[in-house]
Amino acid sequence: MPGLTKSLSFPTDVPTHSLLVVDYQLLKAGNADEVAKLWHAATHTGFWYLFNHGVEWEVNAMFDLGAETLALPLSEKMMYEQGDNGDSFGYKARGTIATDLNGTRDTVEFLNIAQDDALSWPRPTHRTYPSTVNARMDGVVVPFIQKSMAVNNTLLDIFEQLLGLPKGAIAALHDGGETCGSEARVVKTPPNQSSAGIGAHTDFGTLTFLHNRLGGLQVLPPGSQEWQYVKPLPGHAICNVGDALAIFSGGILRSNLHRVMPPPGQQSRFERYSVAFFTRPKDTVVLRPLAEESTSIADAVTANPKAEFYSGATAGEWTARRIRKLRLRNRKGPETWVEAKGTEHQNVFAGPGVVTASA
Ligand SMILES: O=C(O)CCC(=O)C(=O)O
Ligand SMILES: [Fe+2]
Repeated sequence: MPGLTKSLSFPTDVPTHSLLVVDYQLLKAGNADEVAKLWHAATHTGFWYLFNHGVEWEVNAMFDLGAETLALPLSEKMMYEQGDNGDSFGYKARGTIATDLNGTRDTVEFLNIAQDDALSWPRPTHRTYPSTVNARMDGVVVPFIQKSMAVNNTLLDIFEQLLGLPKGAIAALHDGGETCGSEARVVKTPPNQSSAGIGAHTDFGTLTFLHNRLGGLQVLPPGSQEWQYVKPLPGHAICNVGDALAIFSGGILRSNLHRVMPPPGQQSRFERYSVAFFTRPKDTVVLRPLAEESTSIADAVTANPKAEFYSGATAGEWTARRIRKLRLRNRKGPETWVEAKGTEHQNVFAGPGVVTASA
């Protein structure tokens, strides 16, 4: 299937950022060197590769499910559109969100499936999905989500310990019979695009477990003025810290800016798909540093207090605001783009990639 091709090589002449490579099985076994590598990645770039994660079959099946679903007629997909109220779950049509300060339209479409809906299937918690999703809920979506949850929760347990938090402190923000924003996503970029698929952003939630086959994902490394591609490596997930975890940790863990551009070189002639799982806190959890529970977080906040640590927003409100303000139908002017910002807020006028998606 085009776009899902593995043979088209990633060009060697584009700026590329090399991420640390972390072995999930070694992490699970408590290997100290591997844990140190994860910590270094999460506190510096906020991005790393993760291999040996054991979700390969489910990831491939999600690529197939996404291709099949996003090939449905637009009229059918639009029955599941997420709308303009800040809801994340459902279908997002191409051209509905801004990618920059000027309001340039995005080029991607995607489908978000709520963790809550998968786990309560066949009873919907939030909403319903296209027939192609329903048909593979038991065989593909639920196993993908359950295994992705296990991977992210393993990483969160490690962060919890290294942040000096009491056992269960992070799990308590995510589990326990209440709704949450966690979701699976499949993104499709059409071939031969010249503008951003998804503009510069930080992820809204806790941790992202992403799977790429073609290039297109770019990061703005800390302190750099140059956007750099992240090269997809077979079998390797790309993981990153989101805003919620950056805030919980008082900025010790980094939620880094990234964006989706057309795939580099010859790869741009192909349709591009990506598959992601986003862990997000329970909707009612207030996003704030867990300073009373950890002296290292308290010290970090004292040394570097940031306004976005104290927005008072719950996780549900934080995500809804960011989505709502990106939707072009809600746009009033450049300020609406600024209002959509997350933890990169402080640099919103200074960051090279924030004011223009083609920077
Ligand atoms: O498609 C990708 O590689 C990344 C997508 C992304 O950053 C997102 O959906 O938040
Ligand atoms: Fe993202």
